[in-house]
Amino acid sequence: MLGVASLGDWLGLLATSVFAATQVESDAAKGLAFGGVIAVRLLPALVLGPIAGILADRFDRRYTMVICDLLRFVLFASIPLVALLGASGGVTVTWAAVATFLIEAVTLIWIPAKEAAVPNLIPRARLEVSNQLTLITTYGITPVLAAAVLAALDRTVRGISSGEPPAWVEPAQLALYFNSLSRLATALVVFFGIKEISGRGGRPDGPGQSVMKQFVEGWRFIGKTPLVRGLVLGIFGAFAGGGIVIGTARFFTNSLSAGDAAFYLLFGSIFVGLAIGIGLGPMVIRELSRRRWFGMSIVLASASVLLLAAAIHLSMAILGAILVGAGAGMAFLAGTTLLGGEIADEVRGRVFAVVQTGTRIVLMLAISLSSLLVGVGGSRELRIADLGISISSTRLLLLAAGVFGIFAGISAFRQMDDKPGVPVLPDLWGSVRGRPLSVGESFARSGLFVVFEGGEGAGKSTQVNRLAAAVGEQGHEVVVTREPGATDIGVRIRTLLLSDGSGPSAPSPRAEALLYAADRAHHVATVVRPALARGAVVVSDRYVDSSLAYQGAGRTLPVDEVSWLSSWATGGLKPDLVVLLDVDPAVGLARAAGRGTAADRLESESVAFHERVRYAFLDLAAADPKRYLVLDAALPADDIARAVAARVTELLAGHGTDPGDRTRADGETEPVRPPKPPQDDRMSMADNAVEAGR
Ligand SMILES: Nc1ncnc2c1ncn2[C@@H]1O[C@H](COP(=O)(O)OP(=O)(O)OP(=O)(O)O)[C@@H](O)[C@H]1O
Ligand SMILES: Cc1cn([C@H]2C[C@H](O)[C@@H](COP(=O)(O)O)O2)c(=O)[nH]c1=O
Repeated sequence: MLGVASLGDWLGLLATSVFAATQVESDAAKGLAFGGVIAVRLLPALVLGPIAGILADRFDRRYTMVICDLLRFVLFASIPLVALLGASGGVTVTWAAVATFLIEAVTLIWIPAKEAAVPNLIPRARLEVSNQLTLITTYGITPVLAAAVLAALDRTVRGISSGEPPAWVEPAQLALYFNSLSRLATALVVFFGIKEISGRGGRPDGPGQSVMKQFVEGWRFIGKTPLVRGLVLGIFGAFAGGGIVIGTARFFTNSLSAGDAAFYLLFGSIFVGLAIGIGLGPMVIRELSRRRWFGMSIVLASASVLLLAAAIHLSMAILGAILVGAGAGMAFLAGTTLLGGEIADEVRGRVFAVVQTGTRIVLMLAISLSSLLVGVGGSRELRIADLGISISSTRLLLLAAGVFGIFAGISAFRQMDDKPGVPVLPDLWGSVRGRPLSVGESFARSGLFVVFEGGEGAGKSTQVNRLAAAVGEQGHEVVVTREPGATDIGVRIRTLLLSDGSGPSAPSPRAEALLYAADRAHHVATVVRPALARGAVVVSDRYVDSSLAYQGAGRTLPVDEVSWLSSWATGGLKPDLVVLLDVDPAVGLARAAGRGTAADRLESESVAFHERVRYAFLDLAAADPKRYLVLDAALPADDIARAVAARVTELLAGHGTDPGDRTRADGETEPVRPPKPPQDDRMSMADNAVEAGR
């Protein structure tokens, strides 16, 4: 229904402007009448914007919408009726302007009421799809359809009446009647069919509060809430950039030595981009945080304005215009969805009102000022040799708009980011592939986390115990642990993983990866994190790298997926030091066999499997040399122990881990010193993904 009404509105805007222009004779008067109607349509935003939001938050939104639509029904119908009743051209144009002003004023009240009501009617998960449909219908399909319908009406009517049609069947008048009736229909549907719009639970800011207080509170809310501030800033920035592109488009096509057709092509390209952004954007970015998407889209749109500014050929300019549209469309979709989904019902109307008023004003100012500026400065341009590039004021203005937009996008991103610390591009890439990165769990960590990694029989258990003894002698609490099997649940998982023989009883590679991840999740949550939070030195026999090497390289599962799984399991906890004992598989397996116990399921894998595991460990270490200590496992155990102890002692000193602060292993507490500032251990999934990839 709203789609039909939107078609009616576009028809109305075009028809009113055309209608006003046809009522006067001279070209200048026609231009003035046409432009005047559009200007009048935008002006009320200045006056009524602030009040509209308060009405939307103060009164029953259904009644507000119905009354507004009934008023619009009457006003639209009145425009052609005045002419039919025999009023002069001047009176008719004046009434068209007055009625348009009133229609716009009423629309300004209707929109925040409707926008604020929609999120209450649609489940949050469906809000984006609903906004997608609304935006595509309102800005994509209906303006084009409106122009086409108007043209078709004109042809048909002139065809039927073979010449000048009677006044009452003038296409512009028919379109106005259609617009009028579409508003009546909307009023009836909202009144009788969508009673839920009234059903808001509680209105704390309702009539009990003064209008002025509501007004002030609305602005205070916008100013003080980073999400809303970021959204408003970003949307205004995007509209300013868009306005400058529109305002300079004609001069810009001149600077490309392209004609009027190129101007329309560029204009159309922006709309094609809008449709692509709104229609396909969510499909491409999938699980990306909508807050991040919003900021990134503004940056994309603005960077594309820079591309436009630098365009030396029409094809480049068209690409730039499509990208500007795509970025703006995605920002608009993300912005409206965030506004609808994340802002409380009682202030939503005011926020929507500020956005709609602000965007109109920003757009109007940007279009008029930019066209004025390029008009004044257009004559000054610098041509660069034979390249066909002219550095005109148009390009400089586009450049400024692009740079300004990028700043607005980055600033909006910073204010709204819900994944601080998670690197942007890997997050975007991960989301596109369906695996967004998540924010690491934060906890106060004052201990040290040391992990031993390596192939079978490398001597890890031997060295874990040697290190534990050395660190314990220095008076630190040491927690010796391992994967898999450090907890009760872990012991059961270990049995499932290692004891069950081959064939159908053995876990499949993915099940194996999940079982190791499950063991790790429980281990980290119940053993490692609490120990680190206490300030203990945690020494673990194997951790995440074993999964990357064995399940990733060994079983040839995608390493980044295994990495993502482990990062999810650990909440992003990374070791401070990984000691890699590098061993030739033949040597290591022989040592393990020398222990006299039967080979477990993984030890029984082929030498080629263990070779892949070995080189995966070495690759991981090479990618992050600062965090790894790689030692030749063929060295005597004492030499290895000395090298490890030296590195850990160094780390403990640099880490500020002082035995005096620790709770002792026997449970007695040493005298308490002022606590150290907690170390923020937040880490994104990306860190591990990067680790894995290196
Ligand atoms: N540096 C070394 N040189 C020679 N032998 C060693 C060395 N370190 C350990 N060993 C011996 O190798 C065997 C395997 O050692 P250990 O159990 O410590 O290895 P691991 O890496 O923990 O093995 P797994 O991966 O199977 O758990 C043991 O018999 C141990 O005494
Ligand atoms: C943590 C982890 C381990 N594995 C493998 C590596 C070994 O073959 C066994 C563990 O035995 P160990 O005697 O305790 O070293 O499990 C793995 O494949 N993936 C992992 O994440």
